[in-house]
Amino acid sequence: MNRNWVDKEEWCPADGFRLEAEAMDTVVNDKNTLVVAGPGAGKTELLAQRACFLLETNTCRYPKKILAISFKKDAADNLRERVELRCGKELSLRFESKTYDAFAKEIVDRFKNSLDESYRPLNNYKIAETKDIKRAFEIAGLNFGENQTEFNRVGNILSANILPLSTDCIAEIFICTWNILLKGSRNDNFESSLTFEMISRLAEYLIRTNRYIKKAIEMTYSHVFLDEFQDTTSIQYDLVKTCFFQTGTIITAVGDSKQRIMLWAGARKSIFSDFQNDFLSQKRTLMMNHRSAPRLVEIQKAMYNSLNEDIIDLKTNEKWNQEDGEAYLRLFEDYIKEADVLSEEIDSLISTGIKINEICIIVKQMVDVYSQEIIDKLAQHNIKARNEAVYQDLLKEDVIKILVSLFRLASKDGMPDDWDYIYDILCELDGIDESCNPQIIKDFIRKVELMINDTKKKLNITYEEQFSDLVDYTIKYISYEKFASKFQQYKSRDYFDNLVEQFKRLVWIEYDETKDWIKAIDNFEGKNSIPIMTIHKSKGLEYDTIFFVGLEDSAFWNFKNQPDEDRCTFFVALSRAKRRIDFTFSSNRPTQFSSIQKHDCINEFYELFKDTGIVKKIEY
Ligand SMILES: Nc1ncnc2c1ncn2[C@@H]1O[C@H](COP(=O)(O)OP(=O)(O)OP(=O)(O)O)[C@@H](O)[C@H]1O
Repeated sequence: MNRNWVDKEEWCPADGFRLEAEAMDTVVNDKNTLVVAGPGAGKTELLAQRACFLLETNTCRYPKKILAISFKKDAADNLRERVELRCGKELSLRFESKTYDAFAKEIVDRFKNSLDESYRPLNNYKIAETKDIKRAFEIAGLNFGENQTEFNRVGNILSANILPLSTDCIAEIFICTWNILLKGSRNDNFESSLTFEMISRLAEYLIRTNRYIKKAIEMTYSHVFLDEFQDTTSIQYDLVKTCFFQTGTIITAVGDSKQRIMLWAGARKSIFSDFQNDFLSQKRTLMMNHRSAPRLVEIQKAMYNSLNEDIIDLKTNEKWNQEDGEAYLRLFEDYIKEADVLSEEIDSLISTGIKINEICIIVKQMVDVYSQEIIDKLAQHNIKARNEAVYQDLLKEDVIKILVSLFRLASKDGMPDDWDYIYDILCELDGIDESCNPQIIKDFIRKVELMINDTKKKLNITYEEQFSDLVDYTIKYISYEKFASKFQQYKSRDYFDNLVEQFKRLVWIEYDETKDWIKAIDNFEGKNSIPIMTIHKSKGLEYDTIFFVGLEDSAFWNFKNQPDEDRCTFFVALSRAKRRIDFTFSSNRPTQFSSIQKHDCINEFYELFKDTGIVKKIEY
């Protein structure tokens, strides 16, 4: 590659970002590093800047690549987009950002023929759903009936061991179930179905037993990033360790033990020390909180003790004044009054210029129970709020992003970002690149323009069925097969069709209401509504103002059994706010447990508020 690489000594962070000393050292050094830092410290930004450094200075030597592994697709996409923004499209082609699941699946799909026959998945295996796992156990001779708790307990054992399985370490029934899932059972009309945990175990086994594949991975990736490292499970860590232990690949892991909220899903408690010992990594601690205003950071700091963390002298970003940051605890007799007050507060925030999607309503769980009344009251103020559960994952899907951009282009002229995106992605799907004959590229652009113009003409419609046909037309134009060959997850036609159906239904609802395609698409994307979500879904996100609804015992119903995890969960919610956070309590709220609410079990949060002297208590 002919390129002028930047001198290492001359490199400075992209886009004018200033990094604290420990962050800068992590960006430029070439040692295995564990970065431990609190919320808003800029862990994700640090990874993006490190990618720029490695690529721009050719420290990640061409043609080697950087592999970034995240838990969720949106986190992986965000990081990829940030790197592209910081160091441009060309260099970021050597930055691969994917989820653990995708990484493991790609290894298995590519190299499965090297597995011995007994562990070789069938070519057409599908991703197992809960019902498939239950059914496989049933065929093996274990029926759970309605006992979900027992199924969860037993199900967790299925992939707890590395392969090959033997009766010395695991009961026969699990080996039998593995085999049924792996190979299917023709007699029982059961298709081969693998869980991602099984796929990860297979990938690990493959690499452990085939040094050529291990070498190929090492040769491909000179650097690896591990995001949200505190939530890594043992299965994921085993895979990472087998791939990169005692290789030349350098790992940068970033995480925060105070945000460890996935223990229930198998996060490995000892992950930080295991990594430090196994990879002889150095540890770096960051002292900044770039996100939150100083007074909110004071409240976060007050929690360090109960989170078993040493109190550190956190610094805030210089954009804030020391007196910035507001926090309220609002106590209500009932949830109707709560909804009245919150809708008025939100209305007044918007009237002061805060953007609607800079406000977020967070609940511990069961979004509808805690927020329906507020949604109704907000509607009376002409403010939309919606449960993001349906939308959050849907909007991150590639097929949905493509449809959104196509329909926006068809609805309005001059949308350069959408055009760039559609052009790039359709080129990729069609195998067109700059090496193609210019006439082919010209014809291709013309074809895309015609399709968009055609869609534009057909947008004058009255019935849902017509819209459905139009969406089908665009999918047909691109062709399902191209989607399926580019995006692993769309190999399942049912999965793909289901996404498209959701797009049709949800966009049509918005169009039916607004009779304006641009508004309909914007609404579908959530640009004009307040997002409502659980704490778990809010991880990694940030908003100007957070309304945490229902700081009550029944929301934290398992606090007695898992106080540490629930404290971390509470801390995640607390640390999403940039400038303001409001907590509410309502003595009366019909939940699945009771309508009388208390805060005896979680009273330590109330004590914490009192001790800081920052949280203003208001009784209604
Ligand atoms: N060096 C910096 N200077 C100014 N702003 C920064 C810097 N690093 C990050 N930020 C900003 O601070 C906010 C938090 O950054 P980021 O999301 O990277 O933090 P994080 O440590 O990953 O947070 P969390 O663990 O809470 O999800 C973002 O708005 C980001 O743009």
